[in-house]
Amino acid sequence: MKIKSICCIGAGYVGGPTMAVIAKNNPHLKITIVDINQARIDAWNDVDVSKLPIYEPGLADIVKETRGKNLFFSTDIDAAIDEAEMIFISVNTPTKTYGKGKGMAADLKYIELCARNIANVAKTDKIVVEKSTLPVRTAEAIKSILHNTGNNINFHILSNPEFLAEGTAIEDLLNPDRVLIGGECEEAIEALANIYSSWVADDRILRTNLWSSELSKLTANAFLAQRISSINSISELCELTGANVNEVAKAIGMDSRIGSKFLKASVGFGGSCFQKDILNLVYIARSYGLTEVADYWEQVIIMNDHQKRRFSDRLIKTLYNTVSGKKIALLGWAFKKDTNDTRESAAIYVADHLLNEQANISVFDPKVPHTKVQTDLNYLNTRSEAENESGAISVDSAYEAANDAHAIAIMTEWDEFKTYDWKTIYSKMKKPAFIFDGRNILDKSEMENIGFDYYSIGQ
Ligand SMILES: NC(=O)C1=CN([C@@H]2O[C@H](COP(=O)(O)OP(=O)(O)OC[C@H]3O[C@@H](n4cnc5c(N)ncnc54)[C@H](O)[C@@H]3O)[C@@H](O)[C@H]2O)C=CC1
Ligand SMILES: O=C(O)[C@H]1O[C@H](OP(=O)(O)OP(=O)(O)OC[C@H]2O[C@@H](n3ccc(=O)[nH]c3=O)[C@H](O)[C@@H]2O)[C@H](O)[C@@H](O)[C@@H]1O
Repeated sequence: MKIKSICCIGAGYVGGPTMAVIAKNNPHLKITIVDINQARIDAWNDVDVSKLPIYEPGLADIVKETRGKNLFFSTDIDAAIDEAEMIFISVNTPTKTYGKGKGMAADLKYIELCARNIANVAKTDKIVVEKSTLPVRTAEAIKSILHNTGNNINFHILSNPEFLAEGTAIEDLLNPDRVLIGGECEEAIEALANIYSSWVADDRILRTNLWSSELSKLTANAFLAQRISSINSISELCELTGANVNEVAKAIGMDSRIGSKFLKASVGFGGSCFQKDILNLVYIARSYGLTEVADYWEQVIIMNDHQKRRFSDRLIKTLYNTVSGKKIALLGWAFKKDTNDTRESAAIYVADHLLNEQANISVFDPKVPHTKVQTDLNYLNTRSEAENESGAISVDSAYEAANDAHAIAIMTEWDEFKTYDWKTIYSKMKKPAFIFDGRNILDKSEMENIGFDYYSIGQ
């Protein structure tokens, strides 16, 4: 089966970049990305590609190359479903904020809406691809909705989880470690494999059953996050014993069985997925009665929360046990460098702790819009919007943020932070001038020579 027309529901961080790369490598395919969010679709269609809703290195060039030729963005969801032979579901699957499983389970209401929409609109057979990250056995629910609502149409469900990381999405999509396709119908699996094979070697396209594919995605994120919590746990021990976490990470990472990646101690991992996917894994394990399994993975989250809290506590303690009325500059608000995404960023939680202690927060991030700082703090519901507004501001440069600040906290590992004129920054700050480097990106002795009181993670 050779697919000619694809629809992707959800024009987000996954749908946008993934479909752009598929379009680039399959000029014969017509791809329409649809979304209920008109503003987002308008931004994807903006002639000025610097206004795309997502910042990812390399993305704008690919969109420029393919948009209007074989890649289209639209809010006409029904028309795109009707036309497509293959439909990717790439909508958000956040943690539930209500009812059973609140705070743990994945909220599948958007997935279900997509399935019902497909069932209502489809007049011809469709391959439905789960691109979103989903709890194991979700395909069963999708299948049931499609088969019971559709008008005798054949639906084949595939699981094709996405492993891209933000900030390197295009690179990850162009050179994936593997592409995973789970399914029951060989013809459908091969139809999807065929699309990827235009740029991915066949030995990197893995075929499994549906449930292995769904569970592999949650497991991959759990393992990755576990490594960060593991090294972060050791960072605390380093701070008390004179060991240096960078040296420990290097020493263990050179063991080829352990490997060197994902061992950077930090203020804690953020991003929309690690926490949500592990909570979901924990919830699934508990729902099968697997208490020990659930407790084991929950510890990864507990450790991460501890690391964020520990960072702000240390800052407060070092500033003579009070930050009340003191200006603290936060450099970085995104959850990692090279993205404008702030979801679950450690910076939000650190700012929240500091605001509880009546600090005045001044944030600078090279890619995050000013308004996002308020939106993110308001979302936590810790205090009134007016209080957030008076306690935290977002400014245009690191130099402005540092002006008259008692301390700088580095929250994101943006490369430009390393190239700043730190002597000038020092001269603008209150003395003693403190740096809390939540990403270990600055050189300790260089900072101390300038005059800073420099604190990093695990040293
Ligand atoms: N962000 C990432 O780096 C990665 C995310 N994932 C997974 O991919 C999925 C999507 O994540 P993101 O792209 O980050 O989310 P996102 O929030 O950026 O995008 C999802 C989009 O779906 C749209 N949407 C929701 N319901 C809809 C409906 N019924 N019809 C049409 N559009 C609808 C929303 O308006 C939104 O624009 C999630 O399950 C996530 O866990 C997987 C790998 C990487
Ligand atoms: O399912 C997803 O959403 C994606 O989640 C992560 O990707 P992402 O969250 O975009 O970014 P990562 O590079 O994994 O970083 C996550 C967080 O961990 C932090 N991190 C990462 C690595 C490290 O060594 N130390 C560390 O603190 C980062 O700063 C960031 O806050 C996974 O890496 C992707 O494979 C996966 O597809």
